[in-house]
Amino acid sequence: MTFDCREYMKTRAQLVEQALERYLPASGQYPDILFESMRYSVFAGGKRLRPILTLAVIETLGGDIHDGLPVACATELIHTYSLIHDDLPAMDNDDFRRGKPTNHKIYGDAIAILAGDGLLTLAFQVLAETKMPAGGETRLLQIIRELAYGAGVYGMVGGQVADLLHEGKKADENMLAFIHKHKTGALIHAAVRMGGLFAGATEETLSALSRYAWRMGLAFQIRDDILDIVGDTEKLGKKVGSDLAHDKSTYVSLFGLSESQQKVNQLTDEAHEALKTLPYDTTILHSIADYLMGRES
Ligand SMILES: CC(C)=CCC/C(C)=C/COP(=O)(O)OP(=O)(O)O
Ligand SMILES: C=C(C)CCOP(=O)(O)OP(=O)(O)O
Repeated sequence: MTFDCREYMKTRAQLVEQALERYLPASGQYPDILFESMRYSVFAGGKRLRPILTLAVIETLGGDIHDGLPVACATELIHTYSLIHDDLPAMDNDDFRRGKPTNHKIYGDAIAILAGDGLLTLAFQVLAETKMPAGGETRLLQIIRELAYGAGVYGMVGGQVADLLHEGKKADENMLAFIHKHKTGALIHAAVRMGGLFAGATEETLSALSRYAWRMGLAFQIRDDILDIVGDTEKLGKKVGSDLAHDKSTYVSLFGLSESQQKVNQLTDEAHEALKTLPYDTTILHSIADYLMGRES
């Protein structure tokens, strides 16, 4: 029987959803607006790609996905914070995300900033409370470092700043690769490696997972640039044409649609190649790469 990637992603997203429900503070406590605003964006309906990747790696390496849920959800909390902040008037000034008005449109800029701060901090709290597999307790520190590195100034935050610095300016291919790898790739890279670390991967396995993840991260953002031109607002849950409106350099603006998709396909082939070096059945990770290459949302 062939592997049904859509079904796999759906069931894993449900697991993630239930776990996030446990980790997010309930509304109905003071200051309620903060918890309501955090929950509003987390439960607005993202794809849950990053936690699914973490769980897929854990499963591939023979680990327990239920125990790994805190590690998986930490990146989703950080990703959601980054979207809230990215949508603010001081950044992309977007008013539609995950099929709903953006956080600041409902709660105002100040609460949106603080809800993002709350999610970022909660991610590390959830991680610090992870019950690691017996004998693997010391790896938790490596997992925490991996997330801090991918989400912070050497990763996502640095990439976002480079992105902002190039609004209205033409970035060349190298700069664009820097922006995409940091802004988007670094958190995807962290999600994959955190799964590996949780499941006790060897250095060799971690380095193959890194090669896979970097390519997936870059391909994911290039596909995002393509969808910003040819995508459907309803399916995407966010307005298309945002890159053009902000005069952002993207792969599409540099190379056109068809060459950009070729680049996505080439990166996906390279991600598949990286998996071949692993001594595991990598069907799930292989299929997720295929699915993302042609995603519509
Ligand atoms: C520290 C911060 C705020 C990081 C934001 C990182 C990020 C990947 C934003 C979305 O990118 P995008 O603007 O290309 O995507 P979208 O089209 O979804 O807005
Ligand atoms: C990094 C980018 C391109 C922002 C959107 O990420 P996703 O496409 O993963 O957004 P959600 O499904 O989580 O909303």
